[in-house]
Amino acid sequence: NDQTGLYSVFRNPWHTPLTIFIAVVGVIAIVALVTVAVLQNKPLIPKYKYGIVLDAGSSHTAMYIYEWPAEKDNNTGRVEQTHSCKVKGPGISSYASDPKKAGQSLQVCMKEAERFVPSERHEETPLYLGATAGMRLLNIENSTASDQVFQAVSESLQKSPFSFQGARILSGQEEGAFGWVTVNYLDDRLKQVCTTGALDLGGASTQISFVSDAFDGSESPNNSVNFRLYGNDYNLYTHSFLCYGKDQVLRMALSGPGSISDPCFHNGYSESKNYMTLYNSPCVSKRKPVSSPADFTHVGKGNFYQCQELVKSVFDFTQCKYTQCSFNGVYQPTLQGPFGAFSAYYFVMNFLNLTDTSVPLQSVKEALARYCSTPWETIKKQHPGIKLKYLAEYCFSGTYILTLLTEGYNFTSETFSKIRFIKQIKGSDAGWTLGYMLNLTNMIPAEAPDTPLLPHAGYVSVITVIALVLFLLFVLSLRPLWPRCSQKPQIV
Ligand SMILES: Nc1ccn([C@@H]2O[C@H](COP(=O)(O)OP(=O)(O)OP(=O)(O)O)[C@@H](O)[C@H]2O)c(=O)n1
Ligand SMILES: [Ca+2]
Repeated sequence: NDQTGLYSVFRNPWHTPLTIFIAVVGVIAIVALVTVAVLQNKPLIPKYKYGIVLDAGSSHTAMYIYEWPAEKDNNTGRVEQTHSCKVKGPGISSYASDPKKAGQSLQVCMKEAERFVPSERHEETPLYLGATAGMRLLNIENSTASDQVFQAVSESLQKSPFSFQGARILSGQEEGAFGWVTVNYLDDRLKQVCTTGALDLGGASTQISFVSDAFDGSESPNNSVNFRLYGNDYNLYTHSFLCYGKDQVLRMALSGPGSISDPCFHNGYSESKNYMTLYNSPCVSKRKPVSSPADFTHVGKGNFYQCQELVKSVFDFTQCKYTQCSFNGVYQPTLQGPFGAFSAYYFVMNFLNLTDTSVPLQSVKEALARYCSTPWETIKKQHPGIKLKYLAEYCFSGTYILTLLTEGYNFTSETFSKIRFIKQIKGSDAGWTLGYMLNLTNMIPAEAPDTPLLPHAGYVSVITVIALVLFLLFVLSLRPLWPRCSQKPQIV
C-alpha cells in the first residue's frame, strides 16, 4: 500500500524525478548519438576522385577509368572501375612502322574519358599507360622503333586534359604482381592471410603469381616480390613467361615440324598463310627454316590428343637446376590456395563453356576433344557471330590452356578445381591495371588504416540499441509493469 514508492511511479508518471531523468537522458543520448553518426557518416552526395590506366597489350589496348570517394583519401576508400574503353585496332607494338598511328589510335577512348570524368576533376586525374609483352618483344627486336612508338603515344596523351604520368613498359614481374594485387584487393583478401593466386594469359606472355608458405624467395630471388599491405607482409612468387601468350605459342606450334597438317585446327580448315608474318617475332625467329617457301597452306585435322602433343613440344621439361620447376628451367614452389584465371584464360574457356571447374578435369579434356574433332563447317554454322580469326583458334587455345596449367604449372585434377575463370570481380576487370594504379597512387597503405572505433554499421546499430533501450525504459516508466490494479491490493 505504499502510496509514494514504486506504485506512485506508475500511477502518475510525470510528477516523479525518475521518469523525467530517464526522459532527459534518453533525449540527450539519442541527439548525441545521432549527431556523431551523422558526422561520421558520408556526405549525402559523395564526391569522387578518378584515375585512368591504359593497358597497351600485344593484341589490343584497353582504357580503364577508376573512381573512389574523395574524402576517403585515408586509403580505406574502395577504388572501383567505373568505365572501360577498348581501343580500335591492334596493340601499339603493331604500329612500329608508323608510330604516329599508335598515338592517334588512343584518341577516341581519351575523348570518351573526358566525357566520363567530371571536367572539374580533369587536371587532377592521373593518367598512366603501361605496355606489356608486345612492346617487350618490339624493344628486343628494334628498340628505336619501340622508343618512337612511346614518343608518339606520350605526345598524344599529353594533349589530354588529364595529369599524364608517363608511358612505359612494365616488367613481367610487375605485370604478374599487380595482377595479384588487383585480384586480392577486389576480393577483399588483403586484410586476410589467405590470398588468391593470379593467372594471366595474354597474346604474347603469361603470368603466374601466388603466395606459397614453402617460398621465401631464397631459392630464386628473381621470382620473389615482397609487399607490406594493410599491415600484412606478403612474399609473392611470380613469373612471367615471355613468348608464352597464346598468339606467340601458336606461332611456335606452327613453326614446328609437320605443322602444315595441324591437329589443333578443325577438320576442313584450310588457309594459306605467309611464313613472313609467322616468323616476324623474336619468339620464333630462331625456328625459322633456312629456306622456306613464302606461303604455306595451313590445313586442320582436328585431334585434341595430337594437338596436346604438339603444344607440349613448345615446353622444355628437361632442365631444372632448382628443387622443382614449372617449365623451361623456371623455379616454381608448390601451388597453394585458390586461383583467379583472367584475360585470355577467361575469353577462351568462356567461349568453350568450360569455366565450371567443379567439373572433373578429365571431363573438361573430353569436352575439348569433342569440340576439336568437330568439322570446321559445323563450327562456323554453330558460331555465326564470332570473328573467324578467333573462332579458328579456340581448339588450339583451349588445348594450350589445359596443357599450360597441367603440364606447365603442375595443376592436378584436385588443384584445377580451385581455379576460377574470371573476367571481373565486383564490376572491375581482373588484370594488372588496378593494382598498378593503387601502387602508384599509394592507395594501399603498408599499415592497417585506423578504422573508426566501430565500423559505421556497428556504430549505427549501437546507437539504435541504446536509443531503443532508453526509449523502452521511458515508455515503461510511463506504464506499470503489471496491470494497474483497479482496487487496493487484497492482502491475503
Ligand atoms: N574476346 C576475346 C578477346 C581476346 N581474345 C584473344 O585473347 C588474346 C589476347 O588476350 P589479352 O589479354 O587481350 O592479351 P594482351 O593483353 O593483348 O597481350 P599481352 O598481355 O601478352 O600483352 C588474343 O589472342 C585474342 O585473340 C579472344 O580470344 N577473345
Ligand atoms: Ca594483357
